[in-house]
Amino acid sequence: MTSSPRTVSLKGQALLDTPLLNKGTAFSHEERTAFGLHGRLPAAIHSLDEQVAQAYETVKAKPDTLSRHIYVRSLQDSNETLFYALLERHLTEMMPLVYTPGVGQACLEFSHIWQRPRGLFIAAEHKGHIADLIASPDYDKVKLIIVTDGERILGLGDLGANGMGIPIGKLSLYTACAGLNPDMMLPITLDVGTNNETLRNDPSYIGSRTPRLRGDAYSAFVDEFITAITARWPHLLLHWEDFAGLNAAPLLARYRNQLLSFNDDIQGTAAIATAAILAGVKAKKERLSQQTITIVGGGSAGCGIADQLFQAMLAEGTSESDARARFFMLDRPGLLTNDMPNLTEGQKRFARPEASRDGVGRTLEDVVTTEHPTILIGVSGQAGLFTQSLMTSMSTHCQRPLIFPLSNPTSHVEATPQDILTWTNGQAIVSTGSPFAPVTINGRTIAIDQTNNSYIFPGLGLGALACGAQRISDGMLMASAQAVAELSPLLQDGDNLLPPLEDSASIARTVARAVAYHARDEKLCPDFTDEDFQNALDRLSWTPTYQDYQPT
Ligand SMILES: NC(=O)c1ccc[n+]([C@@H]2O[C@H](COP(=O)([O-])OP(=O)(O)OC[C@H]3O[C@@H](n4cnc5c(N)ncnc54)[C@H](O)[C@@H]3O)[C@@H](O)[C@H]2O)c1
Ligand SMILES: O=C(O)C[C@H](O)C(=O)O
Ligand SMILES: [Mn+2]
Repeated sequence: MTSSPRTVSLKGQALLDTPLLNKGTAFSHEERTAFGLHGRLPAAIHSLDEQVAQAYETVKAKPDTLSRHIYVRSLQDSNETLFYALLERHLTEMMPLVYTPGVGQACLEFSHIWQRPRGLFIAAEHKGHIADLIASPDYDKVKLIIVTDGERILGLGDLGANGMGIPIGKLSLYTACAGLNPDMMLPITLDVGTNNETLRNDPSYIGSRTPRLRGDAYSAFVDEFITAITARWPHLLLHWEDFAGLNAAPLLARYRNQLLSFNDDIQGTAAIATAAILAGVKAKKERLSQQTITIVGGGSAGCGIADQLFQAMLAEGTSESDARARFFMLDRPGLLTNDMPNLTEGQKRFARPEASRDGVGRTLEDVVTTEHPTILIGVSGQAGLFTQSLMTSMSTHCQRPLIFPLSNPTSHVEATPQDILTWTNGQAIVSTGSPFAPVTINGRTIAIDQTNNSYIFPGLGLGALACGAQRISDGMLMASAQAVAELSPLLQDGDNLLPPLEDSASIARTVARAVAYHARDEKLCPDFTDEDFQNALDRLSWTPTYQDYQPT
């Protein structure tokens, strides 16, 4: 309990129904009297610790991930202090429920498990009125929005309005990992229809049953959304999430210089992949520019990762042409070559100069056996692409290959760590996007690192908001990657590429500092002193503890 009581105007049921104020059975006798809660609550008075212990027991007693997810989400919708206290005290166990992979299952079932509204669904039919939807004083404190249009939810494809689970889950990590106050966050789904026929034919589906808006109609809708939110909240941070490849990079390019915003699938993913790779390469006492990098899946994540690794090679002093030559990017047609039609802008930057065979490029097997990559990254969303023969080939040509099947959720991973380590006889340094159990190989037990953008975005957001950045630059993202790379246990004789998730709070602070100080160097924010920065962090921060309340 803090010393100065908080003044609260709500009373009775309205207070119990406000998740950021509700304490459930933790309201004291005096508070029950002052706020008209006697009788509305059972007699017992519990501490937060007791509530967390009870909630933890309840989670553990649930039979499966989906029911656990539903339970913890119901805590979030009834008592956010308790929800975050549970998350922070049991982060490693709770993250796979509120985030990947549990959130993937929740999105698949979102319409069926939907109970209580959270965030905003801005539908195509709201065109012309988006400003009205956000005008309410309920939204006065908003500083951070995650927006999706639900078209590429993890590797699960077009889930329409069901994709709302993702902004809700990711925002909860801004609090659980970076300590940002949840009262400033708003999850938004742009419900522009869905091309998922199964959803459109499901009577329970909560979204619009129209085909997706495309082309000019889509652009005009997003444009109205951006105009409305920048007018309402001029200092907002907008986090783009899980847009399909055809929209993700163009939207980022269109808006990144108009407002403080980043695309997590492109930029957050690139930063954590770069961090893990820089750490792995340094631990091998090699240079990034000596590596041969194969990326399978030339979409948002694949192109983002290639761009950032390319920048990191230039920073080592390598020429542009030498750096480009280190990359082999594959997509559905095989190895991407610049004679292929319909390459995206991101793919064109990494397409190889050789000729394809009538638009068909070399296979992944061919690239691995002839080019001898030292790093293999899977961001294709396709389970099973990394086969036994491919893995054996990787470890034949490289003593310690970095093999990163980063596709989410677990069911879409290119190969499991157990298989990769078995097939490479323990030689590979494996890292996945989803959480996996440790693997024992040759008598050695290896914890599997999670190269997931959740190492980056909480601290990136905290740092950008704390320094009042106007934009998120490539330099700020590189600073975040370097900051995480420097925390690598592998560089201090540990076994892992990345620090443990339990260290999320200090990782987020380290990333925030690196990002903000880089923004200051680039003059992308007002000048600040160390003390100013610390004060700004404190103003944004929140801890899940109960304050005493007094009525107005
Ligand atoms: N670990 C992380 O932090 C992280 C971050 C972002 C994305 N991801 C995962 O990466 C995957 C891709 O995400 P994205 O945003 O890049 O999606 P995307 O749709 O933009 O890109 C996926 C690309 O893979 C290609 N592809 C599909 N099948 C292929 C095949 N058989 N061979 C080669 N390429 C193939 C597609 O054509 C597409 O270009 C998803 O599963 C997502 O969950 C992980
Ligand atoms: O959501 C995640 O776990 C990471 C990433 O943003 C993804 O889309 O897979
Ligand atoms: Mn994502």
